[in-house]
Amino acid sequence: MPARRAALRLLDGVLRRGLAIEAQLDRATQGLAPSDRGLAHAIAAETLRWLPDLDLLIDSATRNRIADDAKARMALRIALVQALRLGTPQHAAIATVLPLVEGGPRKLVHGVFGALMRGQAALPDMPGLPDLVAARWAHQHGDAMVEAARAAIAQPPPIDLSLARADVEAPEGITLAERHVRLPAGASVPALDGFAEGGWWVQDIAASLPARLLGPGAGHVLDLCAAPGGKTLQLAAAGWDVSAVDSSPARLAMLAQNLERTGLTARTITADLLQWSPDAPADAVLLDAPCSATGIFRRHPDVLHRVRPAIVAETAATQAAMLARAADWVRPGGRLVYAVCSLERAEGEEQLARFLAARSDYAIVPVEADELPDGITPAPDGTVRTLPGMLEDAGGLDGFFIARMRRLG
Ligand SMILES: C[S@@+](CC[C@H](N)C(=O)[O-])C[C@H]1O[C@@H](n2cnc3c(N)ncnc32)[C@H](O)[C@@H]1O
Repeated sequence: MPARRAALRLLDGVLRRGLAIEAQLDRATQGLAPSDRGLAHAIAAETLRWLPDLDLLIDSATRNRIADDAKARMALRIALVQALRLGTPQHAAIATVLPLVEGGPRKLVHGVFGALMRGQAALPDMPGLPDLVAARWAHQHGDAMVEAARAAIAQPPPIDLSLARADVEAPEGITLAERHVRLPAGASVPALDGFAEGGWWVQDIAASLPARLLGPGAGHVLDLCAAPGGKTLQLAAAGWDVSAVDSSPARLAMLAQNLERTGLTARTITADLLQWSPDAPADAVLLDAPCSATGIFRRHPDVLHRVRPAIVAETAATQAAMLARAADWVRPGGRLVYAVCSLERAEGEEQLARFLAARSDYAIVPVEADELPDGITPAPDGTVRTLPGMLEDAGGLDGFFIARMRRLG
């Protein structure tokens, strides 16, 4: 029961207040045992993955449509997702949500759930995307990408590991790039071979590309928006002298823990990039800018429901301001990599076009096909756009946009 109440709070936060699940998790699950906390998270995330289809089922069983934000609809969504996706027995699925609603709506929830179960209600093989998201992504990337995104939501994503060196002790899996291992979904990470030794860390293969594109260490790199540090670890392992900057002390604490576990070293700086400047230009800068995060919808399905065009415009404006500052921190001849885990062109291709139009001292250093894992090809202009549908047979990857540039001079 407490887990279902927490799941309801999480869903309410996403759908009514536009909050990310991660941002509310501590508060919404306060006082819960870790297992209940995990269950609340799993129920909320799976509900968000299947929300349009759950709502279609609910609407098919009611004469008068239940309002989108009614508790009765929320309770039904939670009961249905448990019964149809999470393997909860029907009686437990309904018994645990009924206390969430009172009076007449409780009867309604009971009746609708019972009718759907008696009618052998089922979800489709692949979830539908919210209409606005499907239209936006089809417009930007085509219908095939939307279908691939639907397929990607239906499967739990695999776990990718980045290895500090080719010869570290790592669990067995498939290798799609140098110093990479892919494991099936669901592995318990701290229990895996070599976790304590710190020779590897979890990082989606798409997220590993920006640091790979800077190559082996060649001086001082500013890793901007660095926490929790996946790219910092890669850069340090590749031999760069790394200064990792982030405004979040809590996330930098995670970065410090990651450095400690892996035995890698980097300077950490807590600072707001819109205020801070380095003492001297660096040989390279990696800006992994804050973004809408729509590229990581498989693990964070809340983005499907809370990221609206206004949010994309807001994050794009922040990225433009950061990019303009970061560009002044690269020495002439040095490299700048810009990356976002977003599927929105406003944060990727269009951001880059605006930057290049304003900065005649920068040019793209085209990424070559042999710098990328098989199955990912650079765009014609030499940037990288990873999309649902790529590496599909191997379990897919996150959506990223990456541009590598050189400061002329
Ligand atoms: C995409 S995440 C970075 C992921 C990280 N590069 C990695 O590989 O693990 C974006 C980061 O930007 C940081 N951030 C957001 N606004 C910032 C600002 N104004 N100045 C510095 N860091 C900021 C956030 O705290 C967050 O850690």
